[in-house]
Amino acid sequence: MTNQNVIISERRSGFDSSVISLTPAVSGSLPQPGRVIAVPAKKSFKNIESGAGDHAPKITALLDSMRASSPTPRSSETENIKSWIAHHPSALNMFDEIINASKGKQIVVFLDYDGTLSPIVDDPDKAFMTSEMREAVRDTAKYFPTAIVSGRCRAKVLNFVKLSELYYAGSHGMDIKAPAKGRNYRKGNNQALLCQPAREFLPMIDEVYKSLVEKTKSIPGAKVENNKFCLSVHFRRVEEKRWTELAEQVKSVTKEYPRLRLTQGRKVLEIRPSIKWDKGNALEFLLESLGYANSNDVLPIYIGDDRTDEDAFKVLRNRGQGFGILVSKSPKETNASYSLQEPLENINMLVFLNIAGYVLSKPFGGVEKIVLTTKISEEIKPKPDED
Ligand SMILES: O=P(O)(O)OC[C@H]1O[C@H](O[C@H]2O[C@H](CO)[C@@H](O)[C@H](O)[C@H]2O)[C@H](O)[C@@H](O)[C@@H]1O
Repeated sequence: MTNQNVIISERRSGFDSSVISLTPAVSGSLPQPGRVIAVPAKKSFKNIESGAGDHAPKITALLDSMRASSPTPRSSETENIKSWIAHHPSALNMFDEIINASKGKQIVVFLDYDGTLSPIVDDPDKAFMTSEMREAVRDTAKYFPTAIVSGRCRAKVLNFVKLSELYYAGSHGMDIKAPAKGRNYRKGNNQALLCQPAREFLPMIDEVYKSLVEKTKSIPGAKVENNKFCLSVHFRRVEEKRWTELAEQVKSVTKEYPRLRLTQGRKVLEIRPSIKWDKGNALEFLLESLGYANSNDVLPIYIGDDRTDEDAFKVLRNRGQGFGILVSKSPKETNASYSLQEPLENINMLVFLNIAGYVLSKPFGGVEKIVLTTKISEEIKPKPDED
């Protein structure tokens, strides 16, 4: 069992160090000395990414990709996990570094929804977040601008999160409601900005949604979700022997629409406009709308679990700014700097950030050091790959 404390010492205040004990959510992860990263075959992490029309992937490629999202775990993965963690240490163990990097900067927090704020469940309509998580997010937004960036449609994710003080980017960033604080927007009124770069695709997406519902209705467990500017075809509850049929049905529809592209998430096929706009663009748009375009005074922290979050991690890496944090139990190719094992750990991460936010906001200021001490279970067991 993990025991985590946050020790906050305030030199300038002359106060004694205070120790705030937090109930541990789950065990942390031990950073190991550097080794060569060994991640599962590249294919497992590949986005299908080709257009849905002429350049559409073959059914076999689509199936390979669907199967790769639930590989059989091997015991030899222990070493891989350890070396992966050495390169992507638990964000909970890197708290000092994060706080040091934030000196003189505004932290802005970006959070994915499914698999990050809520656990992955069989029924997408029941992916509720816990009240503890909601509380942690609410507190985060008190100290730092906080945005949710999700593949779901904006209204649906707002309905799950239920916090009106946050900013929301739905449909993988293609539907953003943001504040108009940036230089380019200040002259206007105080209304929120709406960014919907794929607006012209709405009728097409509706048409494809209807066709997909029709074509997949005979496959038990298949579910088509309308996320406004994109669609999700879920196969988590479809028997594997019927995946070929499902992939064929999806292809039979999407091949008629060369302006759409097919990608894959966690046991889900996603259909979206093939415009150059993703969660990375959403992150940049939100930073700009908050008044931090090309600014060095900002420290974005993006926490996500899915392939689509990699676009945002990549933006942070290219900007050389902030931290991408991947929520994953197993090694994955990633552009994130740090990792968290599951949404439960994310609660602790947000709580730690909130304590830092609280202390930094005090008029006496001057936090000398925030030390996170984490006792970690000795053994890192291989865990089944995520799907
Ligand atoms: O960007 P996100 O907020 O992570 O959204 C990505 C997709 O998440 C949802 O699907 C995933 O979560 C479901 C509930 O746990 C799970 O049943 C499904 O297998 C996962 O793929 C959502 O339903 C999709 O529409 C989003 O695109």
